[in-house]
Formats: sequence, structure tokens, C-alpha cells
Amino acid sequence: MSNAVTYELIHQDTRTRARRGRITTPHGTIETPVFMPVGTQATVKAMKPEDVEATGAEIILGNTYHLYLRPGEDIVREAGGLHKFMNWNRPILTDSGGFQVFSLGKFRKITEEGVTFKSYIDGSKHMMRPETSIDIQNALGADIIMAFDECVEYEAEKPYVVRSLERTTRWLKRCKDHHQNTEQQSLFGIMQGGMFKDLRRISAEQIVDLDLPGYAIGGLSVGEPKDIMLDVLDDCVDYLPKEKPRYLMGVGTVDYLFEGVERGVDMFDCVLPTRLARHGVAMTSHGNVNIKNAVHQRDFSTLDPECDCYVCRNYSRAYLRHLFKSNEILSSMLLSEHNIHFLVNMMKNIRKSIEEDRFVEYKKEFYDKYGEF
Ligand SMILES: N#Cc1ccc(CCNc2nc3cc4nc(N)[nH]c(=O)c4cc3[nH]2)cc1
Ligand SMILES: [Zn+2]
Repeated sequence: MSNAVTYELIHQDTRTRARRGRITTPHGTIETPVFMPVGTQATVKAMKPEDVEATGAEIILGNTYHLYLRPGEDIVREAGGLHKFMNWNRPILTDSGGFQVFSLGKFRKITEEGVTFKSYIDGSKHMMRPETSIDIQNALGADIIMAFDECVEYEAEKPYVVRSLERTTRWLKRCKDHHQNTEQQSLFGIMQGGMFKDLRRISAEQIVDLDLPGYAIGGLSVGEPKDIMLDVLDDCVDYLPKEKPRYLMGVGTVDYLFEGVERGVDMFDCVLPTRLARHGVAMTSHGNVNIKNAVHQRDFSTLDPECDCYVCRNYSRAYLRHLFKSNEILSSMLLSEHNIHFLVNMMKNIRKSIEEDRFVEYKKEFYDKYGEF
């Protein structure tokens, strides 16, 4: 049975594990390394799809947990799937609900069968099994669907992490057996194992054995200190097959994107750029700019002199500050568009630096300009 999603390695950096590649999906190709904007409830918040497209974004995320609770997968299926429903005709990846159930729902209990939880919307009780998550993702129709897993919280005890990763592997087998739509949608497995490198290796061996089209590194970016995250990442990227995409879930700060690329990660996602935007924070080549600060009141210069996005070409910091202070909807729209453009463009420049074997130099140049993280 052929896979919907395939990966080709285009160039391996000669001095680091950074690599340039291309993912092919039924809705188009994705140049990697790639940052994927998050569209949790069938929209990248405060942005029209054509504006998301204009940033150069090639793939966005949807969330099984949110769309199951509202509007319900049946409505999305009847609309012709998530692409049609939200008018996004490029690739989509849906997260499985694993992380959201644990981090959002007041979850009641986890058993071998699945997870019972309470809806964050109306407190109603629900049960999500691996098979349920696959059924929902099949109805949504994303090109890449994620396995239903348990994202273990930071500082979980090792014995619990072992039991959890073993169950996550059993759930992955159930997801794979239940997922029939492999020519239109590719299932990615998710590595767990907490902050324990030996458990990460065990998890990777178990999930790679299932020979899936791609793999994610889960269970990170869950509040652990940066040095621990990078130490775990140092080893666990290489536990995954070189010939398939490697996806680090929930990462979207400038430094973690560079550090992940340097270690061979191909795909990243995070709500950070759009959430920062709604709080009046712009990501720029000279660090974050908090637009509400008084210093910008009469600053008629552009947000980021090194950005060529629509926002930076047409609006001043003074105007953007006015919009935010006035609680205007346009504030979130413009800052979100800039922040997504900033990260997508940064990844485009990273890809170019890898092709030209100057990723190390580009990272240093970017860090020197950006200031402290
Ligand atoms: N603003 C903001 C902001 C909000 C949250 C975060 C942390 C995101 N971290 C994160 N997302 C994840 C999704 C995940 N999905 C699944 N299915 N499994 C994971 O282990 C997993 C781990 C994750 N870790 C980072 C920035
Ligand atoms: Zn801009």
C-alpha cells in the first residue's frame, strides 16, 4: 500500500545534522525544515487563509480535540473535509488530541482502552480511544495525521514514563490497524520517553518497527529547562530514520527552531507566533518588540526593517501600538500576519543556508542580531 506522504533528502549540511528536504503530500509539497502555523479551530487565529498563504506557509495544523468538541467531525466531514471547510487548499496536519486532552480537558482517567475527559467547553464527559482519534482525523481529512499518544508531564517518575510509553506504543499499533485511508492520509508515530534518553531509545525502536511514513518527537516543550530539552534532543533525533520526516512537536521560539534544525529536525509547530501577536508582541530580527510600550507612541518607523511583509511595508510602530491600545481587531490581524511571515521567512533563509553549506554562519549572524533569548 503506497503512502500519501513521502520525504526526499535534498542536501545534508556538511558540519551539522541540519538537512534540507522536501515532503510530498496529496495537497502539495512542503520544503523542509518547515515551521507550521497552528490553526486549532479550523483557522489560524485572526488570519484569512489567503493571508496565511501570502506569508509563504505551506502547511498548517488543526486539532482533533478541539474540532471534535466543536463543531464536531461530522459537520466537517459533511462540508467535504477540513480543507474545504476552512478554504485551505495546501497540506494540513492534525494533532491527535493526546496532548490537548491532557493539557486542556479536566481529564478523569486514563486506561488501556483510552482517556475519559471533560470538555473544556461545557464540562460534558467524553471518551477518546486511539480508534476514535483516527476516525475523527479520517473525517477531517488532513494529509498527515498523528497517533493518539500520552504526552507525559515534565518530571514524571521513570517507572510511570516506562508504563506510559509502552501503552503509547500499543495505542500506536491500534491507530495503525484502524487507519485504512493510507493513500490519502499518512499516519505519523510519536516518540515518548520523558527526559530519559534510554527510554527515548526504547520508544523509538518500538515505533520505528511499525514502519510509518514519518515520526514525531513528543513529550518535549512541556516546561522542561532548555538545557534538558536540548540534551534529550541531542540523542533522540538520531533514534529516528533518516529517510523519513522528523517532527518536533510544540516548538516555535527562534532559538529552539535553530537548535532543532541543527540536530536534524525537519518539522516544527507552535501557537506562539499568533498567541504573542494577540498579546501585542511582535517577533523581529532584533528580538521581540512589545508594541504596547510607550517608547513606540511616536515611533513612525517600521516594525522590523529587515522584514518585507505587508505589515512592515505599510504600517508604523506608532499605528500598531494605537491599534493594540485601542483593542482593535486589526491589531491581532496585522501582528499575527507579521509573526507568521517572520518565522516562515526565517525557515526559508535557514533552508537556503543549508543548501549553501553556511547554516553555522547563518545561525551565528542571526543570534548576534537577535540579542539574548
Ligand atoms: N504561546 C505559547 C505556547 C503554548 C504551548 C507551548 C508548548 C507546546 N508544546 C507541546 N505541544 C505538543 C503537542 C503534542 N502533541 C502530541 N500528540 N503529543 C505530544 O507529546 C505533544 C507534545 C507537545 N509539546 C509553547 C508555546
Ligand atoms: Zn513584517
